[in-house]
Amino acid sequence: MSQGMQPPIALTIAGSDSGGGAGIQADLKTFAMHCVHGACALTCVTAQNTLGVTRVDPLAPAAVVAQINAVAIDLGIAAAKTGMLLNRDIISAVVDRLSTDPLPALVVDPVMVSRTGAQLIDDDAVALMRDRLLPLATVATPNRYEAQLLAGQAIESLADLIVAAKTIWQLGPQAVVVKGGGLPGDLRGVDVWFAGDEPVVLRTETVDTPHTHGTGCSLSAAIAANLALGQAPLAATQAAKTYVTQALHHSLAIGQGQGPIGHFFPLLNGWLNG
Ligand SMILES: Nc1ncnc2c1ncn2[C@@H]1O[C@H](COP(=O)(O)OP(=O)(O)OP(=O)(O)O)[C@@H](O)[C@H]1O
Ligand SMILES: Cc1ncc(COP(=O)(O)O)c(N)n1
Repeated sequence: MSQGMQPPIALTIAGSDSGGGAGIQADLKTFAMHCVHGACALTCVTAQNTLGVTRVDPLAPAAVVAQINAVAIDLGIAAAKTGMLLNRDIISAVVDRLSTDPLPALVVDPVMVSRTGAQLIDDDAVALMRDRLLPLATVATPNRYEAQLLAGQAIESLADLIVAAKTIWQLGPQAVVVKGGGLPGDLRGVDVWFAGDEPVVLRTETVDTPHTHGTGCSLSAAIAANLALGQAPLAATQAAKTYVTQALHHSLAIGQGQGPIGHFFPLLNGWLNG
């Protein structure tokens, strides 16, 4: 971006991860690395580190909506993403807000189960997420476990990813990417895109690292950033996948558990190091 040009603005509606690896923290880093100005509407505060989540405190639904409104009326949002929405009341308030006055592009990361197995949503909120939020999505990005819940099937193979993507697309999003990070072996780097036409297999190399915390949040944030920059949804998703693969190659071996992916890679050989 040349000097004087203003960046597009992307909004994340998500939870805080005190460890800085996922949630709002991953989203804002991802936006910044795309030269997109990041705004945020916080939904909840998790006490979390590389070992897992120990406590979650929700914000009042009205506080979440007030943050969205504050950004929307002043800054102008080019694209948004939703992450951890936690409970029925917050999902319902966000859906009402986004249905009344839609944003130009919306990535729905239906955060329900993290790859560490932590449940990140109340049981009775899953149906609301499926029935009311997913249909608003330009792109929806369930992981293996979320896709199993949404599609009502087991996912063990590439063929299963394709069937699940088609089933979830029937729920109403314009496009769906089922992420294969939770699958074993070489399928870890394989996602399936479906937008009603031919399914597209998105394949990058599998990065062999235990430090994968934040991949899902960062993928959906990078898709939102690329949409804000004007890319079409499939191109935005392909570029986002490349971003996450690079960040996995530079992941951080910090903490005692699953460290976060590294967002600094675009800077490593740039001006910071001369
Ligand atoms: N080891 C890996 N090598 C290459 N790509 C990977 C690997 N793990 C995950 N990915 C990619 O990262 C993105 C996020 O997928 P993943 O299934 O990990 O989401 P998630 O479960 O929501 O993330 P998280 O682990 O943060 O909860 C996808 O594009 C997936 O293909
Ligand atoms: C606050 C928060 N939001 C989302 C996730 C899941 O993130 P991911 O799927 O990237 O591990 C998380 N662990 N914490």
